[in-house]
Amino acid sequence: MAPPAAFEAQETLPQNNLLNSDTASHRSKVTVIGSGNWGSVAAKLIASNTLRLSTFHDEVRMWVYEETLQSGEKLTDVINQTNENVKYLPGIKLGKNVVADPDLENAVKDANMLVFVTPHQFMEGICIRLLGKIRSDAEAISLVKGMEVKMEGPCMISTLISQQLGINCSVLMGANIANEIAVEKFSEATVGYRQNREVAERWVQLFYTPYFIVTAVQDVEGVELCGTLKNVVAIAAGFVDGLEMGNNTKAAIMRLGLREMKAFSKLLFPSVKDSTFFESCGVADLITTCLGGRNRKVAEAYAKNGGKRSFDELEAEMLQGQKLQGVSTAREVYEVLSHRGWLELFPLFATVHEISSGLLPPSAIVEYSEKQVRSF
Ligand SMILES: NC(=O)C1=CN([C@@H]2O[C@H](COP(=O)(O)OP(=O)(O)OC[C@H]3O[C@@H](n4cnc5c(N)ncnc54)[C@H](O)[C@@H]3O)[C@@H](O)[C@H]2O)C=CC1
Ligand SMILES: O=C(CO)COP(=O)(O)O
Repeated sequence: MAPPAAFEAQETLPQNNLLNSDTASHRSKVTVIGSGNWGSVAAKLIASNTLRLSTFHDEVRMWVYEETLQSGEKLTDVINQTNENVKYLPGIKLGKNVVADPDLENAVKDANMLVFVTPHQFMEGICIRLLGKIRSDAEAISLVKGMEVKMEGPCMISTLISQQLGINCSVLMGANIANEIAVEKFSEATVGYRQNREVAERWVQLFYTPYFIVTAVQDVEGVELCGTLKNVVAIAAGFVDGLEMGNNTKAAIMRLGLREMKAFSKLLFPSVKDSTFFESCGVADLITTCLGGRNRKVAEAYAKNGGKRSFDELEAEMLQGQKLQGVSTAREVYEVLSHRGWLELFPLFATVHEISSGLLPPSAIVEYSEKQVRSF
């Protein structure tokens, strides 16, 4: 299916062969580090392109955090036998050129294009394990929505990857509910790159399909903070749903949330561009996650239960191994706000953490919304 012309973003890049290499030895080798719901869909998108484009090796390695299924079989073996990630993306063929590999070191050893896509809480451990194991000419891209908070302050995942592994790292974020892209429903995404436009073009080429339109912007921090912070707003949207406050209230939460996302991003990184918030990674991802994401869904259940069942318990029961990012991100953001004396500047972010950690009841989101909406 060709993309509707109206959806073609200004900066959409052509799909010609940009690497100018036709010898197998110069073809880029791609490894996907992560195999959850989005990780598996990312592998499927990439695998369709590596087969089609001569600048890439056909094979896509996918590192799998190994686990034993209820049947007693290893997840990796089942993926390689059936070409399906039966636990995290059942019913979808990944492409015969996707090879699942439970050995992290082996999975990355030949790759010069590393795609990181695991829940953010595992990234630091993964980077430590990768130290000295990757190619020196490797380029990375992070699809991970989240951040780490260190003694020195917040550290975005792309920075963690760059600093720990000594490689350049771009990001890809967007309104990308994985299950919809898995069945090839149309969506858009944004690549954030640092300096080198050619590098961005190579990533766009790797991900772009007629149903997955990728645009590149030179704003790594802006793109990554959008993807990270919208998960906190989605938790608030879930509370609103659980308390049956209606669509107008949810829209008000989304508007106030977007304003805090922008203010927080610009305080941390003055270089962040206003225009980034209007890309897929910004307002579009905020909307889709507040309507249809996992953070929203579990937060709705939390509020319905009056905060009596913990997020951990609900996550395990409702997501069966998939992970929420919004609750831990709210905690990480709260740490930054407390440390910098910014709590009063970001009442929505602060309230989300106070509710999700049990300090306030879910109904506190009602008081928060009313107070905020009246004060503007
Ligand atoms: N699922 C979605 O619709 C989207 C997800 N994302 C982001 O992509 C990132 C990855 O999410 P998903 O692929 O959806 O994962 P997921 O939440 O579906 O799955 C969890 C993954 O974590 C792995 N895991 C469990 N324990 C681990 C450990 N100790 N070390 C390493 N891995 C471990 C599991 O094997 C599984 O692959 C997150 O930051 C998420 O916010 C971004 C866009 C869309
Ligand atoms: O990031 C996402 C959509 O772009 C997915 O959000 P959830 O993790 O809330 O499902």
